Amino acid sequence: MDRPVGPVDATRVPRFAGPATFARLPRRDQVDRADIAVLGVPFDSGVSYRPGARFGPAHIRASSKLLRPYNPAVDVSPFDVQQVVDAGDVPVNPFDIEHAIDEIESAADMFGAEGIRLLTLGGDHTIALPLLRSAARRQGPLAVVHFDAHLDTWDTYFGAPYTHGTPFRRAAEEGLLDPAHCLHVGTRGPLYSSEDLGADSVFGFQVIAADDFGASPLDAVVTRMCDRLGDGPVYVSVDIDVLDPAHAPGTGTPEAGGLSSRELLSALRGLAGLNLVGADIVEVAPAYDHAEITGIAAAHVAYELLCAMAG
Ligand SMILES: N=C(N)NCCCC(=O)O
Ligand SMILES: [Zn+2]
Ligand SMILES: [Zn+2]
Repeated sequence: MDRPVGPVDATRVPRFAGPATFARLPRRDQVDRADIAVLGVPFDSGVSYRPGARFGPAHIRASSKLLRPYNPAVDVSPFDVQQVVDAGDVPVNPFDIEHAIDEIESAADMFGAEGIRLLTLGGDHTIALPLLRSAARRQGPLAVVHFDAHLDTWDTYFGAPYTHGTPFRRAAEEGLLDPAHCLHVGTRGPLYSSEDLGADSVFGFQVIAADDFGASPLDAVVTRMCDRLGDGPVYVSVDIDVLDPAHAPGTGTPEAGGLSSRELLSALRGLAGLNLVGADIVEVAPAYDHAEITGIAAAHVAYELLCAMAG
């Protein structure tokens, strides 16, 4: 097999002159095969507070230009060992959430049918539901590791079942999750009621709270995470608001007391070796960002996920 086509070389073409793809990777139509596609889903009609995550994919791509091809933290060159491409954006309906969900599911199915794993850039957290549907259709019930300040297993908002606060409850109801192997990481902040956590555990989620970081050493957190996820297919969903607002101000529902970028990147490195079938990074809302702090964090999250998927 030919060697994968990697990013445009930043020592030959200045970063600010190169392509607008994620990490300056080739577009899907520029190569004849792909192992992993970075796919944008510019959808934010499911938000309960600040809008703007529809501009997340473009912002993360713009903030990814400085990534280099070798990751010394894990000794992996993610673009050498697998063909990673940028597959552009899914043109989702901003006025009809259920239609948008169907469009995202169909797009994900197209990649799945070709055996291409997805790293999806949102978009608000609503998009996780169709991505999970598509992944579960091929893989069966999924172990989900959900990095987020929020549970996102609430029932409805204003009677609406499909929102960014409800994707994992819908996924559980639809049998997409393996209830013995799901986990929230980084949860914190006020809930609606003391019953929220009880309902959440019924759907199969255990919790590693934000406060557990710092209370125990990071390797203990990683061990707990991997033990919970097990050997089956694992889907990774990263809501950027898992980070403290100091590390990710550009998001719609920020909560104080979150993870540092270093803690999150280290935890993601711990996922290498698991059977990672897909991942998303959601809730990047550039209007509230400053100096690309959130965009850069999200780009590095994406990069670590690509390295973990290479393992
Ligand atoms: N998925 C994110 N980012 N936020 C959900 C928060 C829902 C709420 O307003 O209670
Ligand atoms: Zn969140
Ligand atoms: Zn979320």
